Amino acid sequence: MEGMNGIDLLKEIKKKDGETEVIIVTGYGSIESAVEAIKQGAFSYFIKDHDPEELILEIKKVRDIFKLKFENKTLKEENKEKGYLIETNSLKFKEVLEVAAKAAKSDSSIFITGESGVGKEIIARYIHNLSLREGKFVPVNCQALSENLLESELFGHEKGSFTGAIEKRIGRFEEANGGTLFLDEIGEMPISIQIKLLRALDTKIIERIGSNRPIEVDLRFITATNKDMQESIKKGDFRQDLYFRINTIPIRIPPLRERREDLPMFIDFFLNKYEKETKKRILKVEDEVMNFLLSYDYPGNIRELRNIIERLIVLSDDGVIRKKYLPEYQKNSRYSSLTLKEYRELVEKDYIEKTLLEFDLDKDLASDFLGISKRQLYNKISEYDINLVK
Ligand SMILES: Nc1ncnc2c1ncn2[C@@H]1O[C@H](COP(=O)(O)OP(=O)(O)OP(=O)(O)O)[C@@H](O)[C@H]1O
Repeated sequence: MEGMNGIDLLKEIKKKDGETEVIIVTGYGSIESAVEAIKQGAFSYFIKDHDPEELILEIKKVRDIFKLKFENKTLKEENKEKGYLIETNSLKFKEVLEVAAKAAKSDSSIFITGESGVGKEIIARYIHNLSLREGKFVPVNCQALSENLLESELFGHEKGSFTGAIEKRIGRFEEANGGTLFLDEIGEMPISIQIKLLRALDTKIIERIGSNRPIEVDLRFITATNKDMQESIKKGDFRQDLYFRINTIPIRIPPLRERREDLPMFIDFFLNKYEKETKKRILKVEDEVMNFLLSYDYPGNIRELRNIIERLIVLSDDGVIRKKYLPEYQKNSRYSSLTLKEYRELVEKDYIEKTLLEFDLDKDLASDFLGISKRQLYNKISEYDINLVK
């Protein structure tokens, strides 16, 4: 080459576009120059008199990596469009994403733990999307249904199998065939269903209620809980054998207060989301509000952050997010150390303020809405020292 050597050219290319991969092809190889090329960011190094097949293999590798990178990027963008943010600056959460990505490629059962609102279902969906399983992602909340309903929800039933079974019903196991079944709040599952679930996990066969016909299912199981399972097992509320079966790959999602690095990104994300949804334009967030958002402990995790921002945007009317719209009990981030009475008062004060704001400080409408007399409302306003101005 004239004017520039290969290494310099490599540096120039990398400077212009860091994503371009470079394979150095050279007539004479020395270990030092190979090491230097790799140090400067070359993908690999090929010596001209080696078998050209090697070079083709290297090019294929680059192609595969690009494909993967592209898939990952589109997946992240798709998630964003759907309203999820799967990016992170936190080492702890990076680890979660790495384990999730590796686990996605297997069919092993995954057990997600973490406080309420940390995004357990969102990670479960992320794993399903990465798994490229062709079937659906089917979520079931084991707490929301009574024992009988949950059983028929999961396994389905034949017409007439019990009073109320007017029609045949396909259960969630069958619906998720070929895909992922996500059982949320698994710690709340009644023992009788735990036994059936264990059998289904072991045999990959289910039967609808009221039928003996075995139905084969091909499923990936993801389960989640915010309960202490060791405690439930000790108390006899959860079967240990089932616990071992579902816990092949455990993933613990850290609470938001353990990944504060991500707060600015999430705040930005939800501000954008609710600006779009409410068609409001936010021009300014008061410093005190931003300081609060960045320092609060979020016992309700991402769900709580989302709700706070939604509320702030709904209540703001001139493009400014003001401190007065922050709820009292959230201003006090140590509210978990309050007595029940103190907590009740804070929540009551907050609710009265919110209602007054929603009715433009009209006390007739607000007291009607709250179901108290206007006089009682005035008493509360003075008791709680509520000073709202239009
Ligand atoms: N990564 C995220 N991006 C955007 N929103 C999120 C994210 N994680 C959580 N949320 C918000 O928080 C809410 C709660 O998330 P999710 O239902 O996944 O939590 P969970 O851990 O399963 O909670 P629970 O234990 O109460 O069921 C979601 O509906 C969503 O609005």
